[in-house]
Amino acid sequence: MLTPNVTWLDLCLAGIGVYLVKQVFNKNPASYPPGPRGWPLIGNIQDIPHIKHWLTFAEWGKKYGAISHVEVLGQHIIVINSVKSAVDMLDKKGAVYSDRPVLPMAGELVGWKHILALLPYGDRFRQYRKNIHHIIGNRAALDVYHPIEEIETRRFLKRVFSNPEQLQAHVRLTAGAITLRTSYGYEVKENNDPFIDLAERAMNNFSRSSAPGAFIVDIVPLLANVPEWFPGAGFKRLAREWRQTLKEMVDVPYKFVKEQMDAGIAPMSFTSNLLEGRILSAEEDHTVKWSAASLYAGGADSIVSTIYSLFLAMTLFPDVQKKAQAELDAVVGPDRLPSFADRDSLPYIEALVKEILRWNVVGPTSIPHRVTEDDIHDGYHIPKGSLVILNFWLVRYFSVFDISAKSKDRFMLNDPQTYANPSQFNPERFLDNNGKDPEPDPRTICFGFGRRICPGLHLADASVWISTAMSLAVFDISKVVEKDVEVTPEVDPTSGTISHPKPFKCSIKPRSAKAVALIQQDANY
Ligand code: HEM
Repeated sequence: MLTPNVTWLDLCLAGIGVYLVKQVFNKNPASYPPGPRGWPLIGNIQDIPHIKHWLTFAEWGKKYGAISHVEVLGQHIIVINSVKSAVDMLDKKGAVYSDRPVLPMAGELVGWKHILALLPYGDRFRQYRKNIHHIIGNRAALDVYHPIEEIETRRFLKRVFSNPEQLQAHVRLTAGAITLRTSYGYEVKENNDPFIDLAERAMNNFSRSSAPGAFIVDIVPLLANVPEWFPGAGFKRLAREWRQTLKEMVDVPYKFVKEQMDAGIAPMSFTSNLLEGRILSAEEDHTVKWSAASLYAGGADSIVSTIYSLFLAMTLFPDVQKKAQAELDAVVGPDRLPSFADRDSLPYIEALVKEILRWNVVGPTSIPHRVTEDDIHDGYHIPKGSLVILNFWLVRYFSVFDISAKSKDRFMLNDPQTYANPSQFNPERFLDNNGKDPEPDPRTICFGFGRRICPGLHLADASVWISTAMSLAVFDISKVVEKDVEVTPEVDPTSGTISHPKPFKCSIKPRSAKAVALIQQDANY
């Protein structure tokens, strides 16, 4: 997932003026999936929401069914509200449904199209995915990175302990630290880390370069060819500057790993693993370098959103926190911190992690896929070039692992037919309760489907788990009291590709003197 503030839908809408003519002259007789009625020429431009898209898309789902269609200035947009349709289209017809939209300014001119999340579908895409899958593609492969996650999470505890008011900054630094250390074996500095700084600058530039309507070249892509000196071509100079920052974000840590390897002191990492004992062609060098950078670009902000929402949930739901702590006390005890070795013995913590991922939908409308061939799906015409948007927030549940069962027409992440009282925060829904089956695991959905499924899902899952277990082992999280009044944080997730809880206040205190001692232990221990 790429940018915190900008929705992919907005981005894509920004560059579609060129389709106006097509709208008038190229009527296709086949029927599109149902959707709100549009106007001549402009289509459904007025129906497209600018905030909390997922709510409007869910309404379309209820009204029009699993697949709905709108057309904006000639751009076809398909919204999927059903897991069955997501699997049937994105997974089973993956060869046709796995491309990404073209972003003239951010992708083409600045160069973000080399990052996996924007990379066009093809051989290079497959090579990146192969690299990532090889190193962090399953739980077992990730075992070797567990010590890194544990050490970085211990450092997080220390930071929160010494300065709890800066929780959000600590979450951000820790997510960056885990991603940079996994990708490059690089250990971040506590303050003003140059790699974090570079990556944040590049990511900010990405947000700016991909902001909807910010650059004329997104509306008229042909302008990409004008020279820099051309009147009105300031965007080209900006693109050159931002391209340089992106290049540094990708090159500097890569060079760091190579130098460490030459000196024989490189710690194990995604990059050192891929480079070890190999002489790379220029193409291989490109794919290793950019797949490593794709991990930071794709992962850091998603982890931030999830861990920050853990603290929000614990502030709001003290009973859940108490149950989690009771389990930790019983299984781990007060004399050590939990580790990954405890994972199988902590079912409530496992259920809590699932509930966090369900309750805080990190990428409510995911990253659009682009259709590369005309398709007929469920009798509907899906034209080549359509953007496919998955509404994770409310998806009709039709489990990938349960395809033949009669649960076909149930709902998911926020739907009462799949999750009892979906707005209620209740980890117990995932436990075996009095013979009642646990509710479906949200991890089978929230990371996406098909060939673009999140390749960092196991790393994400591990990071969220260890942060949850360690934080609750040592901290009590509660509402702050201001002027004798408890302040209840609002649950109002931001709109954007990555949705974050709005900044909130909470009180974070060590649970006991023993907890303080555990926090203060050497983080490398
Ligand atoms: C809770 C955390 C996370 C969630 C919920 C999440 C979810 C997603 C989703 C929904 C997608 C889009 C899938 C699609 O296009 O169909 C995605 C893509 C991606 N994610 Fe994650 N993600 C998380 C963490 C991570 C982490 C930790 C990493 C890397 C270490 C990562 C790397 C990526 C990359 C590189 C892509 C682009 C894949 C492609 O276009 O082929 N994500 N993620």
